[in-house]
Amino acid sequence: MADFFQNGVITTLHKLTDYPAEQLEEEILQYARRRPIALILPSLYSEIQGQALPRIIEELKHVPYLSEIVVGLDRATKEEFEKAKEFFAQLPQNVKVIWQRSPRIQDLYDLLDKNNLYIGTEGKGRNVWLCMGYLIASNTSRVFAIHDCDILTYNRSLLDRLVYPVTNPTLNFRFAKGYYSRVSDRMHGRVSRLFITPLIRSLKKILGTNDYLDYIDSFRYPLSGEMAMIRDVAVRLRLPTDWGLEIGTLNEIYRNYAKNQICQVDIIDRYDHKHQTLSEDNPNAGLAKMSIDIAKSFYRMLASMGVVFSDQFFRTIKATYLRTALDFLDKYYVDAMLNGLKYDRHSEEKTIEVFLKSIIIAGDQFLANPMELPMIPGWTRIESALPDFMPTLKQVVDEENK
Ligand SMILES: O=C(O)[C@H](O)COP(=O)(O)O
Repeated sequence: MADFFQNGVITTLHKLTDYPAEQLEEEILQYARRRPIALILPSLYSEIQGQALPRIIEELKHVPYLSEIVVGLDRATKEEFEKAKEFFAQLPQNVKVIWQRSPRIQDLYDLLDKNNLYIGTEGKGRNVWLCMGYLIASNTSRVFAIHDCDILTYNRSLLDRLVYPVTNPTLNFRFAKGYYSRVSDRMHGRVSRLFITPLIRSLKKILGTNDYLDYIDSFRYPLSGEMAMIRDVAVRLRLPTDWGLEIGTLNEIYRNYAKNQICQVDIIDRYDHKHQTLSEDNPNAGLAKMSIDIAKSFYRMLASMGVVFSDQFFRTIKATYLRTALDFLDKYYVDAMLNGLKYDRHSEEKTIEVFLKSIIIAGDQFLANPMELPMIPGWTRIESALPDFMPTLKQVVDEENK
């Protein structure tokens, strides 16, 4: 069981008891009359045939308060899209599947491109963004929740806990981020544990007191793909297209909202999902690429706040990170021993070595192209540039789901 300690500058909502899902759902059902709730599921066709998604669907069938579910279907052929619609039709809620590779959706992307509105390439960022656009255009739901489709340990109380803080109208929260323990017979979450926290602590050592670093450091699992927000937050959000999606979203929330409007919620006792390879020899794949994109999103954010970066600065970060990460490794080791978990020091150190390289690669890429802006414009800008875009998107999705 969790403790009730409040760390950091945002509100932490812990999982202190096994409060029955039905009771929380009854409450949410009342609030959802005023704030209807939508769920966005960014999904790959391959996940439909996997282990996790069929179980997620079984659980979602029993969620009583969702007014709509929007599935963003990536990397699917026409035939797979048809099968996906059949698969999701078992849900009792109002479901729409957005076929990202649909020629009509591609035409919409081309239109944005012709108007110099950068929307990036295929991937989770663009997928989530388009699903939000559809929901904004539909104008039914007031709360948007998002969770991944590869959660092997899913149960519906994850969603209940995630939406509660932003659905209860007596609370002031605009954005809730999920967190959880990532432990099986060993500790997982290599990027969060061995990269993000040591890097943030290193930047704090070098830069001193910094409000943004305190904010990011407050999140107990900054890489979680589970979040819920009020519709207006989604309308203003500029989403990154790369692996920095989760951190980029936190950056946007930092820019736009007060700390007392932001919370993190313990959503599930144990979370497991598919694991990516480290990709130690290829910085363009796996956790190596993920860590580079995340480091760049930190650098960009700090640069926007006036921090000046140079080669020397990145070398300093590298040295400080290495020491800090190795200190963390010792802490994790003792924690693992005390709890009877497996702990492979060699592979942990190897992982840190890859992340060490990422700090410099990200620095080089940042210095070579500091203006690189892998951010998709917010929906307010799309609406102002192309007033017909959202109604057309809605029409295309509705027609393709008839
Ligand atoms: O959350 C993370 O840190 C990354 O997704 C890697 O997770 P894993 O180490 O559990 O694969």
